Amino acid sequence: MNVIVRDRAGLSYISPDATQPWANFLEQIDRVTPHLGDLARWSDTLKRPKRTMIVDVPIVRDDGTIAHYEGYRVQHTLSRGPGKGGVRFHPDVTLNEVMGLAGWMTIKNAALNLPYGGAKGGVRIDPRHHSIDELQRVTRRYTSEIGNFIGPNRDIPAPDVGTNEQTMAWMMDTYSMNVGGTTTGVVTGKPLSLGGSLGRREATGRGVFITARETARRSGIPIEASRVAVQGFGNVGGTAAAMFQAAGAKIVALQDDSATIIDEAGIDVTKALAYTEQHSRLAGYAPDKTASNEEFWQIATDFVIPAAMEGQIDARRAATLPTRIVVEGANGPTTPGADDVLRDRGIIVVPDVLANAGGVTVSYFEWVQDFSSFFWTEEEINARLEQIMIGAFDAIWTLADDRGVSLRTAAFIIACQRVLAARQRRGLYP
Ligand SMILES: NC(=O)C1=CN([C@@H]2O[C@H](COP(=O)(O)OP(=O)(O)OC[C@H]3O[C@@H](n4cnc5c(N)ncnc54)[C@H](O)[C@@H]3O)[C@@H](O)[C@H]2O)C=CC1
Ligand SMILES: O=C(O)CCC(=O)C(=O)O
Repeated sequence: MNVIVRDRAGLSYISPDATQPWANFLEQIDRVTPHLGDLARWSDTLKRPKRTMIVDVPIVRDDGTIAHYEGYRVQHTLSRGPGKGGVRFHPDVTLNEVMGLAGWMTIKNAALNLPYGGAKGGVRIDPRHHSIDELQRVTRRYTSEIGNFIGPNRDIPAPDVGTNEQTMAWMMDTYSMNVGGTTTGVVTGKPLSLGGSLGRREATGRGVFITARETARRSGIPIEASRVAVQGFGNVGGTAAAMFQAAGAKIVALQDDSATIIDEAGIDVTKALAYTEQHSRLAGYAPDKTASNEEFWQIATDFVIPAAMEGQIDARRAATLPTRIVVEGANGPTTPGADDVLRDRGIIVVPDVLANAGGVTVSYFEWVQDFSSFFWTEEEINARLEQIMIGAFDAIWTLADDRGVSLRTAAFIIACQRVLAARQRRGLYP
């Protein structure tokens, strides 16, 4: 049941679970505030999303019945540019979750110095239980409902869990029909035939691998022959696993929402990807290697890549997680309490707002290409992605070293300073 609650910032919102992503985001803001100097007086800005929309998304189902779904779009900040962030289709999506995810987009975009605020959207629906026609109707209705608030200069959605290039094509088409002209720059992550960018599909997983490689280099842990566990085998986890394997690592554990596979000899990621492409889930792949959910967190590794949902590494799992480096492909997979435990144990956490920023970085490239109607080669895209990610990585790593703080706190310091300096410069009127 949905209940109206009031959080620590005194903000009311509707959620069946008042404890999760938004609360964790607020805690992260509290942790960074003492590091912000004079800008700290503006930090409440980050605790109050600028715009929060809840929309009803009704459709006629294939059997003629009428169904309603709850949709959300949260624009957390718009101080540094238009909102930017994905749209999630998942049965557990809540306003609380979308608020947290939008907050993390503010931090991520600023940490990478992309000219955006932060936003996120979602529809509380299980896409696996709907036909392609029903999903098209949901997507089009949702887009129309939030239509006045998005646009190439206002807020630019993109794919996230449960959405893909096709969803973005429908969003672009619906928005374009409503404004009376093709507007490719309203969403990113589109198909190539509609102004999409080469490299966007793989960009998030590629960025995860780039930050893992940079961390490994500085920590003296070779990726070649390292042991890796990947949770989530979709867009992000699938690409990251393939890149680790191509670099000579051994993927010893894979988990999605249907199964956990553990193989000490190494899982063949190419075969597992081909299997999930056909069956849309891991269940049934290598039945003799399946394990329980909890065993995934108990296998000894060098790298753990959470690339599924929030809150997967809590303080309890952190206390025993047998690894050396956690690279957050997912948004918000590690709770603040778990961060402390991992730090005490000397385990490096490469935070989501850096590790998974490859996706929004190539989304930025897509948006720029759409504006100029001039498209870059894949080599150009990947070279620019490397350059931006390594630049952000270096700045965050150096600050963490200088101040003796975690990589997450360092990323938040850099990002919050940029956002709040922009907020201060713009001023408040009157
Ligand atoms: N797609 C993108 O470009 C970006 C995605 N992310 C984040 O990466 C994460 C994954 O996103 P995508 O790969 O795009 O989604 P996806 O929908 O392609 O894949 C999600 C995967 O997670 C698995 N999963 C879901 N719940 C699970 C659970 N409780 N335990 C284990 N596995 C579970 C699913 O079975 C699936 O394999 C999310 O946190 C998302 O916000 C972050 C930046 C960009
Ligand atoms: O590509 C984008 O605009 C946003 C991707 C996203 O939702 C994320 O980074 O979490």
